[in-house]
Amino acid sequence: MRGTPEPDLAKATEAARDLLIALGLDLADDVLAETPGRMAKGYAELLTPREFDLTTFPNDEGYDEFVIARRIPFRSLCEHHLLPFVGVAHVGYMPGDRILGLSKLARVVELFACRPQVQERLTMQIATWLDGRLKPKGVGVVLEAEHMCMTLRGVQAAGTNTVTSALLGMARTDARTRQEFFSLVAAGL
Ligand SMILES: Nc1nc2c(ncn2[C@@H]2O[C@H](COP(=O)(O)OP(=O)(O)OP(=O)(O)O)[C@@H](O)[C@H]2O)c(=O)[nH]1
Ligand SMILES: [Zn+2]
Repeated sequence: MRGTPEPDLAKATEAARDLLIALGLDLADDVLAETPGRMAKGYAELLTPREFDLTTFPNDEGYDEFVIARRIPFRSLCEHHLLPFVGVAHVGYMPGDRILGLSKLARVVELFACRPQVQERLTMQIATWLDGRLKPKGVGVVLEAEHMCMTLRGVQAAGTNTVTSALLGMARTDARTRQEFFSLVAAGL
């Protein structure tokens, strides 16, 4: 499962070199000689999710409470500045006919995080993907992240943490289920 086309590292290296020179850096200095190539590889890595198989199992026991993976670490790039935003995701669902391999909850976060993003869209894409693939009874996603474009530059509001959530199915429509999801997430904080 691949979200992005293959990057052209040679072209990206050349462009990184031009960018650094335009920013006033002296690329004749030996310490920066390899930097454009590392920048190209670094951004390519941040924009390329690892491939994975979507492994599901029949829900033979009829498990119908929440399964939640808390504190999944993630990093993405804000689409405005291409600076990182970094945090944790709490991703849960209430199974229907099938349950998902647990690691896939972290894989799907990475799938959508490895592209230019806003936190709101990233949150919704994770929830919508799980809803579409698993047809569960409910889905809940909470993301907490620090945006470097907000904490290291610009307004420089150091330590600010942004929280977003997306709820689908029963987690959205049933007040008690919604409350239970947030309680289970908060219990891990
Ligand atoms: N809603 C949303 N906004 C984001 C996200 N990441 C970054 N931003 C914001 O995108 C906005 C871009 O605003 P601009 O005014 O075009 O950019 P700017 O001049 O660099 O703004 P400042 O950051 O205020 O200096 C900023 O307010 C960022 O904080 C995100 O995930 N969601
Ligand atoms: Zn930004």
